Amino acid sequence: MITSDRMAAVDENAEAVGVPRKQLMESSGNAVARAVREVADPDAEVAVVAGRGNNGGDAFVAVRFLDGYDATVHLLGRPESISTDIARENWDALQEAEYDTETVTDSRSLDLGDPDVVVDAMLGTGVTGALREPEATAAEAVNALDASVVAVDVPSGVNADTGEAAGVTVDADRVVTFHDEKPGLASLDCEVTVADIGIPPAAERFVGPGDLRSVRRGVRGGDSRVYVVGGGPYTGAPALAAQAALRAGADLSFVAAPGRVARQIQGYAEDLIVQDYEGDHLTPDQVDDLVQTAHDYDDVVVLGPGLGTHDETLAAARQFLETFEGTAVVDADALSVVPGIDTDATLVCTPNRRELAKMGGPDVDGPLRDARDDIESFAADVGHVVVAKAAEDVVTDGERTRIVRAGTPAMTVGGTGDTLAGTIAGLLGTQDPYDAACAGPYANGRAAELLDDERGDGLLASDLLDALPRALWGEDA
Ligand SMILES: NC(=O)C1=CN([C@@H]2O[C@H](COP(=O)(O)OP(=O)(O)OC[C@H]3O[C@@H](n4cnc5c(N)ncnc54)[C@H](O)[C@@H]3O)[C@@H](O)[C@H]2O)C(O)CC1
Ligand SMILES: [K+]
Repeated sequence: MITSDRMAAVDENAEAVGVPRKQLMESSGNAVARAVREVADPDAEVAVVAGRGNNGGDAFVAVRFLDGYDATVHLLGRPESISTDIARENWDALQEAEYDTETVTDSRSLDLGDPDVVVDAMLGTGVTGALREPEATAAEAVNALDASVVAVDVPSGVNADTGEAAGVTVDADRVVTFHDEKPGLASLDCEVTVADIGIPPAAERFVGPGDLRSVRRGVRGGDSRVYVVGGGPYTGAPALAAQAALRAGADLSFVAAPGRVARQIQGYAEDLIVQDYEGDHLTPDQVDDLVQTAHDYDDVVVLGPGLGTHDETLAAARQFLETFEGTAVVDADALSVVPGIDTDATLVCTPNRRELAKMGGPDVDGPLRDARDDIESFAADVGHVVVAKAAEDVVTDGERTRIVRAGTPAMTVGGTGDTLAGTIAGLLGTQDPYDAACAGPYANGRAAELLDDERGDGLLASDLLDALPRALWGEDA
């Protein structure tokens, strides 16, 4: 099963691995034509009722694969209002090659004749709300005919995710849907076939630009806060994580750090709010206050950067995770306390190979992707999202697993793990944990790629901060 959002992401990722959408549309159209051939012999009269989006585009392609049939395309709306380039190119091809087409700008002028087959290509996954005109009248006209109705992707008017409809819908006998089943089709009383349209498995296996779609659309509430609990022996790490969170969309980024280093951390960046506590490292005495603050403000926590490995600090990290009930990214030294803890928190853990092994996960020598099943089982065991970091990252929630291959060799420089933890935390303001865990390393890696020409092997983690917004929201994301 695949939702419309996921389908759109996979479609964009397919383009990134070399299979452009127009090619997918060619396959979709071909599959629709095949379904028509199964319900009617050549010579049959076929009425194609097409909308102005890619659903219509699929049907324009189908017509080219229906040699011998008496097919007429009824375009609902003006050709100028066809909303995508690929649908328009396929419409233009029908004109150039002199197929039978007509445009319907007023529903009263719709005349479908008495066809044997109707191809319903008015609306697919792009539908919002009840069918408007001329689509609503056209749906009623189709339903009144005594014809076999083949719907493209989904019967027009039906929400492919929910099966719900806000008004009239096309009564289809058959649906040809693409790539995978859609949740909303299961409850319909019609035959559903799933057509392979040539989307490479890599479009799903690797995180790609399509996985940033929901980040770009993420509705920001204006009050997303990240709370970095870090610092002590190190000061740069919490500052990098907290700044990356801002670059990834957080509204406010706080650092809770020992008094001895708090001013220094503040000195790195005026954008951060630094709260100090007594001492030179985190101890269990501080934990209740820190958890209270995180709960009061519904903060996304980053636990770990620069904390060090003092016994008291690790005890404090454990206590933090056992009392905290929100969402946290756990990185660096704090990772070692995760296995075996009893926590109500939702965690995204970001170990490198060494930390993964130390956590009791697989000890991997070669590419992490070769161990993806083991890493997935490990995530299922600990019950948290795991981002295992290497040249290629493995991201898993214990059920789903994706690979991130964005990035450059220069990213082995210190601090990129801190920017990653902060990036994920920033994204958690609008994204689910698994989605943020996939998008974070992809964006961090893309940021490095965007800087590769200027920085090469001289890349710094702090350089990534600058490029992160471009990697997340820019045109070359
Ligand atoms: N990988 C894929 O997902 C592929 C999908 N293909 C096909 O593309 C459609 C989805 O295309 P899209 O352009 O996004 O949307 P639609 O064609 O469904 O509709 C957009 C169109 O409709 C207008 N509109 C929206 N709501 C209404 C309404 N209630 N009444 C009237 N008009 C409405 C909107 O303004 C737009 O103009 C998918 O279903 C597949 O068929 C592929 O070609 C292959 C890959
Ligand atoms: K349709």
